[in-house]
Amino acid sequence: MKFGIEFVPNEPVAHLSSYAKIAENAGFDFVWVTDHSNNRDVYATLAAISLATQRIFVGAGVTNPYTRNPAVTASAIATIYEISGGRAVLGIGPGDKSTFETLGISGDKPLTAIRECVSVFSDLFLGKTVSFDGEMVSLKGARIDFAKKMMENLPALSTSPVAQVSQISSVLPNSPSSSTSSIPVYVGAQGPKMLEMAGEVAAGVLINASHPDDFKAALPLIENGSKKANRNLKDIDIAAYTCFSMDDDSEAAIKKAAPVVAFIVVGAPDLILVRHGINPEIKKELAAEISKSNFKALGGLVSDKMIDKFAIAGDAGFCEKRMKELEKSGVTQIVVGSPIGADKEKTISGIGEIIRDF
Ligand SMILES: C[C@H](OP(=O)(O)OC[C@@H](O)[C@@H](O)[C@@H](O)Cn1c2nc(=O)[nH]c(=O)c-2cc2ccc(O)cc21)C(=O)N[C@@H](CCC(=O)N[C@@H](CCC(=O)O)C(=O)O)C(=O)O
Repeated sequence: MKFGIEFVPNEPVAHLSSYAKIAENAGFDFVWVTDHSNNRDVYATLAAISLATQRIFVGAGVTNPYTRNPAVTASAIATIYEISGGRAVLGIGPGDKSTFETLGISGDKPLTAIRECVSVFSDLFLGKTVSFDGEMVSLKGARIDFAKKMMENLPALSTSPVAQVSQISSVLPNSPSSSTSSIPVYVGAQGPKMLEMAGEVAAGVLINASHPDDFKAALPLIENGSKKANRNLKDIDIAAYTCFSMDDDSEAAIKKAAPVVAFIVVGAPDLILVRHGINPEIKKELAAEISKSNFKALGGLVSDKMIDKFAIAGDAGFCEKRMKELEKSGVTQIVVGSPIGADKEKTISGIGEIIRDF
């Protein structure tokens, strides 16, 4: 089992760098930084975290195919690859519709957009000249000039004491992009078609879910996709991108998780709510309170059932039990997502105790 941790850059980057160092020392394998235009820039944050750490992988978790041209995204993550000494990974997903509205971006044809982006990344990472005339992506001889030489000379360029270029293959042994000349691409997905496509094209899938039932439903879809590309499910890192809230006082952990669960419920496809026996109608009420920034009211609208289905929230014993259930359901990476805990530094070290027992 691998362990990741998610940081939302809505607090100073210096704080996130220090949390990342604590997570690295606690035994986490990945740091994922979210990408929303209303927060601090994902790549600047990853650069700072790269310089503050030596071993942990650093990744965009997740960017999208609309706010940056794929060649711009490739240049950004290849730069993080260089700064981190070969520890960069790239997560890409359809993006957040509500944030896109503020940018005047429609976010159309997400499956096509992501498939086309992923199809050009590997050649761009190798420094090749790429032309692509797709429905959602158009490149006419794009090239990341520094990529080829950088990949070849990484040990000399690396900022971390030991360039772990081959490190990615130690955690993703079978993924097509675990070679030293590329950067593993993960897809952030929840919907059935996105999950299937991720199985076909990605080194890993980051699934915004915390309950074993969601992975029991997701794995066959991912496997279908992997078969289309003559791959095997074990070639794919199945990451549970959880809403995680741990506290000695379980009630306090649940209270802290409620607003995050409200956002997840509002963004979740109806089929996922129905799977968990939750009436999709509740989305309207929650969305209304969110639009008024009435976050206090959210707690009252978020039921225990929603907390149970969309979060891992409780004391260390409960959290460890739920993480073991996720492992049994076929998850290969558990990402500890927001809110994490009231005292992040103490909670990250506390989760390290659980990781040690896995
Ligand atoms: C688009 C959507 O896909 P989805 O997988 O449910 O996407 C929901 C979220 O995963 C998506 O909003 C992510 O970007 C959210 N997200 C983040 N979103 C962000 O904006 N920033 C983040 O940092 C972020 C992190 C993150 C981490 C993990 C994760 O799983 C998701 C995360 C969907 O509706 N999919 C359906 C339908 C797809 C569809 O639109 N099909 C059409 C169009 C086909 C075409 O595209 O060509 C058709 O079939 O005709 C499906 O998969 O079946």
